[in-house]
Amino acid sequence: MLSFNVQCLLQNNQDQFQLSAAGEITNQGITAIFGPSGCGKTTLFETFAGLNQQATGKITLGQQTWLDSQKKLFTPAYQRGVGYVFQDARLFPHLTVLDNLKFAIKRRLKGYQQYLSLNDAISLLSLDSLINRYPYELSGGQQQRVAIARGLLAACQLILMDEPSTALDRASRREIWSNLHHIAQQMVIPWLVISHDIHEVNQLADQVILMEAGNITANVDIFQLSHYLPQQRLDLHHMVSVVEGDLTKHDQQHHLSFLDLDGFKVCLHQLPYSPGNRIRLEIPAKDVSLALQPNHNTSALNSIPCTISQITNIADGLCLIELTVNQQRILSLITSKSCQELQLESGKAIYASIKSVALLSRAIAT
Ligand SMILES: Nc1ncnc2c1ncn2[C@@H]1O[C@H](COP(=O)(O)OP(=O)(O)OP(=O)(O)O)[C@@H](O)[C@H]1O
Repeated sequence: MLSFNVQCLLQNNQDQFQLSAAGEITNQGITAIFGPSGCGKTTLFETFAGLNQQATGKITLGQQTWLDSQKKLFTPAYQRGVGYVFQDARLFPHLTVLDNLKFAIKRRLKGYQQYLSLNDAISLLSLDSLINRYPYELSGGQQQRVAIARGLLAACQLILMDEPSTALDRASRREIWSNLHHIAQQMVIPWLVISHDIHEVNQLADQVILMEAGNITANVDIFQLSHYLPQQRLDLHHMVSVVEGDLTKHDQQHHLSFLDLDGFKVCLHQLPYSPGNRIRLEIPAKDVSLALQPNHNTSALNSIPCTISQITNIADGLCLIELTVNQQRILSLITSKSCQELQLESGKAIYASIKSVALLSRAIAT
């Protein structure tokens, strides 16, 4: 567990910035830090990594104290066992990919079990064909994959990734998110990822810290995140429900996959995973329409019987409807006019209709 209560005042000629953040990060899964540009995410990371000498307060990791400014205690960066993946790859230009990776291994702290093996890092980040190249011979996305591997190889106590997938194309992002989920199950240490991309947060994180103007405003489970988004005044495209379940079967003839989402079933365009895999699925609220009867004569393949649990007016003319089906929640974004015409109210039984193509590129194996 990483526990922190830190403050830091950064000043330049024009203005100043105050970081004041406290919280706890468990050793389980991946925690995303999400917030607008300039809210202090990188400053917080630098404070955790021991790269911010101006920070005061306290940071502990398990039994170790990394910062206690009252006792004038500060553990230097090289003794913290942190794997830090920077926004820009920062590879050593004079070393090959393999030597960049070996450099991280050479600098490891002794006496820890948590390290990822070199072979696993190479295969999970698909670096086999690149290991003898120099950084200038790599694309931006390839450099970023090497930087992620190097950060993971260095880490034994804490992983910090600052926007790890911005340089990657859509297909590589999805593959890497899925692999990072698997690595996080092996490396049971606090793991933090900064992201501006709600899609990345939804696909990758188990826990989410929301930040604004140097402060932490919420620390929530990913499945509860949508509850907090209206208060955060975020873009309507961020209104998404995140659910998890099992891939049960494929229909090869129609190129469809079927998910059992712990309470309701959904079918979507064929996924590149085998039945039995655990799948995380994002369902965009704007793609969930509501009907009083089950859908028969429409192209939407999914018609899910639900109960309305909450209706929130989130903007002029728009309502966010929270639906429950068994223990799961689905969000639907509709107009206030539709809400009135269907006479929607809490407790009412309703059918949520979701087009399979609305779920394209929205599912990954975890
Ligand atoms: N060395 C510094 N001196 C003065 N101000 C600084 C310094 N470093 C950062 N800041 C200011 O501190 C604030 C927080 O910066 P920080 O890089 O932590 O934000 P961020 O949330 O990571 O932003 P982004 O998402 O754009 O990377 C910003 O207003 C920035 O201008």
